[in-house]
Parts: sequence; structure tokens; C-alpha cells
Amino acid sequence: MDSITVLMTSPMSDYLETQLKDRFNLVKLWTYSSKTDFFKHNSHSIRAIVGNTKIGADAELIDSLPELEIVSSYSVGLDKIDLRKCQEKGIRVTNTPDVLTDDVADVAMGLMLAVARRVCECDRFVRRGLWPKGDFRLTNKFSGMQVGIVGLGRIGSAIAKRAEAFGCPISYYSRSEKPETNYKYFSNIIDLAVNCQILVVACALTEETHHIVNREVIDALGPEGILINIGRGSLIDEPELVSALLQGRLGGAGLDVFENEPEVPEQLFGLENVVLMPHVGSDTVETTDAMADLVIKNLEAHFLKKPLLTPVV
Ligand SMILES: O=CC(=O)O
Repeated sequence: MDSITVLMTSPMSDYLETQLKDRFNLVKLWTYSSKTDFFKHNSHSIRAIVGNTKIGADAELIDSLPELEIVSSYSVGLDKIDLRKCQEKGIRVTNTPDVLTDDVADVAMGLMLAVARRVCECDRFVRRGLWPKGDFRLTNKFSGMQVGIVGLGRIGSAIAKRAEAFGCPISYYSRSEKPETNYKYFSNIIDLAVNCQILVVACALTEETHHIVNREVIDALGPEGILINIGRGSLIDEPELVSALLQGRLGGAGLDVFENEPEVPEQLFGLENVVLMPHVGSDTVETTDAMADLVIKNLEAHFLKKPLLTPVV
């Protein structure tokens, strides 16, 4: 397949890069000095794009590559891909579901525990030599806290399963009720926020879910409530989140994702009740290798005219 040109949009894993280079003619977008230079050399040769959560395939890129056949995303989230455009042009799209579910759900649990039991604040307390001067203050019990989940898909369900093991009653909000679970369903996200102590945002970012957690939802969660986001930054109205935390209208937050990554609102840096992670939910050696294998298998299947493993479009 080394005559097939594949575009990688930004640096991902070394393993993925090596695997792509071994099989295809690999073009790396970030090695070009300008878009003009890139398009001049590659417009008519690229047949596949491998994108990720930073750079996917927007309308401009898709329209500039007349030979494009497939976008194989090194991510489960599809918000950086113009799916409508791909559909219109008959371009196939794949992603990497399932293989990263455990890691992202693990991170959600870590954030919940870290915020509720003040793990990072305790760490800073010990490192700063404050312990000999007095004990750390009491925190709140995590086991048994009411957990509300926004989006009960693969990742949301894996979070629910883990939280259940901590004795947490689970409720959820999603577009429709899931008959296969016994978790309490709320058809309105505000009702969910009123009725839980920890709200975990685990849905996909789409036009409908953009800023699904707004001021009203944050206020419904309240000054004792904890907000966790392992989905996408833009699921939450970030300026509203920051002002709620600064004003004490929200109890705490655990965030792996941000609206303008890698930029994080600096007002959050001074808040002890906030735990920040640099969008690393699925970033383990094991899972990134499994994601890379899935990207490669989808590309191979496509060019061998076999069924795609994880088709989206
Ligand atoms: O955020 C991670 C992903 O979408 O895979």
C-alpha cells in the first residue's frame, strides 16, 4: 500500500507514525511551513486523513483534497471532523471507540475522588511542610455520593459501573431513556443537577450539546456540588464555570478538557477545589497503541475494500 498517500494532521503517537510509515506514503501536515506550501505539494495525492482531537478534517481541508476517500480518526470524539461534508462527498469516517473507554472512565473516577477528598490539595499541603503545623481539615465522604451522568454511552456507562462499586446511587440525563439500565433517568439536565452531588459530563460534543452545562445547570448543582468533565471543554460554558467557582456558587470541579485547549483560564490556577488535567483521559501506552492499531486496521480494510471495523460514516 506504499503508493497510497496518507496525511497525519498533527503529531500523535510515535507508534502510530511508525506503523503508518511502514505501510503508506506518509505526509505530515506540521512539517510544512504554510498551508499553501502543503496544498501545492499534496492536494492531488492524499487519499486518507488521520486526524485527532487537535486537528481533524474541517470543510476547508476536505474540499482541498479531491482524492480524499477516508478520515480515520485517532480519537473517539468526532467534533473536529465535518461529518456532514464527509457524508455529502461520500468520504468514509472511522473513530476509535471501546478501546479507550476504561481509561477515560478511570480518569473520571480519579477526578471525582481527587476533588471530593482534596487529593491534590493534600499533596500540596504535605509538600509545603504544613503538616507539622496542624492536621489537614476534614473533607467529604465520596462513597455513597449521588452521581449524575450526562450521556450514558460507552464511557458514561463505564463511569456508572465504577461509581456503583463505590456505593454511589446513579442517575443520568440523555436524549432518551435507556431501557437496559435501572439507573434513574431525568429527561431534563437541570433536574439531574438538582438531584445529584457530582455531575459528570460524558457526552459527545455536537451542535445540540454545545454549552449543555450552562449557568442554570451549574446553579442547580450548587455550592456543595462537584462538576467533572472528561468529554469536551465546550460542553460547559467555561466563563460561567469560572465565575461560579470564584463566587463559591459551585463546590468544586475536576476537568480533563477545556474550551480553548491547551489554554486554561488562569483564574482556575489559584483555586484549591479544582483539579486540572491536560486532556489525557485515554493517554496510556496500552490504549494509545490499541487506538493506533484500530486506525491502521480501518485504513487497511478501506483500501482492501473490506468492511470497516468502526465506521461512523
Ligand atoms: O478525547 C479523546 C478522544 O476523543 O478520543
